[in-house]
Amino acid sequence: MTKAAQSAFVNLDDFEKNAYATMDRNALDYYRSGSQDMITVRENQRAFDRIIIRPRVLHDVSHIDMSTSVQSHQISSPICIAPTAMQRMAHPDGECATARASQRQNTCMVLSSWSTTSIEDVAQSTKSLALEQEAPKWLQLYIYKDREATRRLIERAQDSGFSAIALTVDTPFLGRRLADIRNRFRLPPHLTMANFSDQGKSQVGKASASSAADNASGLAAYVASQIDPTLSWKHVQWVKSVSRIPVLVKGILTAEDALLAVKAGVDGIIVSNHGGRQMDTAPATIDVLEEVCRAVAGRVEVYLDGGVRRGTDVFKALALGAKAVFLGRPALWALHYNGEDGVVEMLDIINEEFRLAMALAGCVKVSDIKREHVRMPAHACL
Ligand SMILES: Cc1cc2nc3c(=O)[nH]c(=O)nc-3n(C[C@H](O)[C@H](O)[C@H](O)COP(=O)(O)O)c2cc1C
Ligand SMILES: CC(C)CC(=O)C(=O)O
Repeated sequence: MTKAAQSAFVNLDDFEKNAYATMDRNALDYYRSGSQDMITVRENQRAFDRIIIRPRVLHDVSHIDMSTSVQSHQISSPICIAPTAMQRMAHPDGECATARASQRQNTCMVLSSWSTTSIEDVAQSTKSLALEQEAPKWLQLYIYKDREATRRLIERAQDSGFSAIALTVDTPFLGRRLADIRNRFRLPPHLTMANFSDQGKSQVGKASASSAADNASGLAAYVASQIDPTLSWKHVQWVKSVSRIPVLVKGILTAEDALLAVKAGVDGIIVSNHGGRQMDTAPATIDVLEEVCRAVAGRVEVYLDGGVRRGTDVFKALALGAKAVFLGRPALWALHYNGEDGVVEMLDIINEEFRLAMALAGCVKVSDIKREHVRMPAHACL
């Protein structure tokens, strides 16, 4: 039983506290960790706190419309779900529960290619929910050493109705996550990297005899064996050339790379530092969002993830140019708490916070949220 006796959770921290008290150590440490000293993990949230909202008053805010679109798909609010690997460690229903919750909330979910449920099963899981429209599902992709396997993933996503590919570009090697190294992280034996038949089980589950100095979490070894560190921008163009659906890049933190991404022809950019799990002391995403948006100048949609925990964080990200935000860990904590319903409850809370933030700032629709609604701190950096 992972659900706490009292279920009156009032903010996203409550889901996290519940997970800290109830989750198995191997999974909890994997989910919560950032790389090295976790400076960027902390900074992702703190940077939001330093930004001031400049509320406007005496607008009629009796009706608030939070709806928006991502890649031309209408969604009910700009709060979406980021890809996180191996969700069945959090709850037996794993990625299917997250997909169903996203469908119920009519928001976008990005499925990790390293999921513990296959692309096809996740697609199937939302079919029985009779709603007016299917909420968008995107597939997060790494470019694997095995290019044919990479191409097959794209085809499977397209065939299953996924509507975009989010290509992660910040993981040529896995960041050094100290807790996973200490724990010798292993995927529990009953789970597999479901998009790769039983290959994932054998490799991530494999006990490693090497020392902590080798970053010997089972995952780091698995990533090193699968991901191609020679990747460059020409490979982004290759993904574009084999995909019939939009291709976004996830993991951009500078204006320079944003310009290269636009030049490579991507359809969208996710400003992300991988939840502080890759380059420690990389900047908080909210601190570089404006730089990226200025460089992109409206040519493609820009999204943000990292440290979004409050409706006011969502408001700030939109004011600084994001079309939508994505939540990573909060969905895992909510999934662990109560599966599909837990994720719905978590999304309800942050959506209500966002609705209130809009109202108290004098905005009735998301396009009313403007740069003038926020004041950045003097030094928006670490
Ligand atoms: C446990 C965990 C697993 C993740 N797995 C993936 C993944 O498979 N692919 C990916 O591109 N990003 C992955 N991420 C990064 C998230 O997509 C996202 O960038 C990050 O979690 C956002 O920060 P937040 O957790 O503070 O919301 C993972 C993050 C976590 C916490
Ligand atoms: C399988 C992992 C590489 C997934 C991931 O991106 C992460 O743990 O941050």
